[in-house]
Amino acid sequence: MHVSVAEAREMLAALLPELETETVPVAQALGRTLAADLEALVSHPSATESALDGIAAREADTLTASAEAPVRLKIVGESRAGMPFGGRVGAGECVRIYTGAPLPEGADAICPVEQLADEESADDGPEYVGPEYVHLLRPASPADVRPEGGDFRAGETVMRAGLRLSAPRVALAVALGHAKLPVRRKLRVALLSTGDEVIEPGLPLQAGQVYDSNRVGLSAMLGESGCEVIELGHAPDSPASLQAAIAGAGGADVLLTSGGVSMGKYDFMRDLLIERGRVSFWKVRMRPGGPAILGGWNGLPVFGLPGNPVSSLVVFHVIVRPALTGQPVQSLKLRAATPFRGLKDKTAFWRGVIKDGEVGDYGPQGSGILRSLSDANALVIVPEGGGVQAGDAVDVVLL
Ligand SMILES: Nc1nc2c(c(=O)[nH]1)N[C@H]1C(S)=C(S)[C@@H](COP(=O)(O)OP(=O)(O)OC[C@H]3O[C@@H](n4cnc5c(N)ncnc54)[C@H](O)[C@@H]3O)O[C@H]1N2
Ligand code: MOO
Repeated sequence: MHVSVAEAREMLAALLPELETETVPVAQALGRTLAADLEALVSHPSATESALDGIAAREADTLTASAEAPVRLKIVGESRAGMPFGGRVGAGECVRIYTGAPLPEGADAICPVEQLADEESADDGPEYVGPEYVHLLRPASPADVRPEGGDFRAGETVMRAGLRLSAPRVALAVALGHAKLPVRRKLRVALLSTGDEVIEPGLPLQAGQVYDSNRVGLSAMLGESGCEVIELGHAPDSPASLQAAIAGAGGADVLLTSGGVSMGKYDFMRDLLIERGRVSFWKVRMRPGGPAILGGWNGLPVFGLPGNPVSSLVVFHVIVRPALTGQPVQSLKLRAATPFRGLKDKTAFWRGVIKDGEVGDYGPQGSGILRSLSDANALVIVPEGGGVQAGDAVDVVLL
């Protein structure tokens, strides 16, 4: 029954339903999963335009321009973003242009204001509109022209179904011309913490009690993962109170619990699933978080996280979130600044701090030391039977 981390992830994902599609305003799509491919409805840029503030000219007229021998061009007009120049740029002519403004006909290159010297003009009366001629200190460059459709063209499929909508992707969807997006509905996750010693934040704490940090931490992580949280609160350690609390999970796609899954006499979440429910696995070959359990209760998939604060959040990070969102855990290789201990038959996820491009073990690794998880910015993965020396390359998950 002891599964690997990858197996645990797959088994949880396999119990989740296929989520229906709904349409939401694009501003509400952050964190959702795109349910259909998205085509560009428009091109971006929508016209060939300037990337700089300067003048638009014909490159051929300006090839000899230098600070010593500037090229003189006649200014025949102006092109502003949203207010294009209506005419044509002829030989020896140019148009003042601004970033994002359409390139006038005839012009094919840009020279930025930093490389221009305005010609002195005798006329500085009230009708004065600026000099008539400009001197280019270097050639105008076609590289500073942004071609129409250079980012994407109308009709092109730009985003694929299944993509998770990050902030840049939501912005891209708007640029593509979409005001509403087809997305998967949110997964409904019921959340319950258990334990006689666990109390609500703000209440006076008696010796032996602990504030319910897991529920708040897990709820926050579920929210960040794009889930709808059904808060079941907290249940004391008794089979009856657990069953009563779980009865409130109607409509949920999955129930997540904290605590009561290890070896103790009062670990009733474990008993409930093993003795009266269904068990897919109990225990994962990992630390922290080994006692995690997956099963079902009256048709509802139940994932029991261990109560230890670090264990519950680490298991969420490496098993629950990837399974719920379908997004794989992203890891990268870094050099270890310190040794990291290996375990004979478990994958270890040690808290690490990345500093100066290296990752080190700088704090206590006990599963009850929540502070070290808050101080860490990475989890260092040490495979079963492995071990890491300072200087080795290690796989790291960013927190
Ligand atoms: N004899 C053994 N004992 C334990 C084993 C083992 O293999 N043999 N496994 C240990 C491991 S590993 C873990 S992890 C814990 C998991 O235990 P439970 O899931 O049964 O959790 P509890 O016993 O209910 O609580 C453990 C710990 O966490 C605190 N806690 C619980 N809920 C919360 C909460 N909502 N917020 C903050 N802190 C919470 C609780 O007070 C305990 O200190 O078991 C080991 N034991
Ligand atoms: O495996 Mo437990 O999660 O260390 O305390």
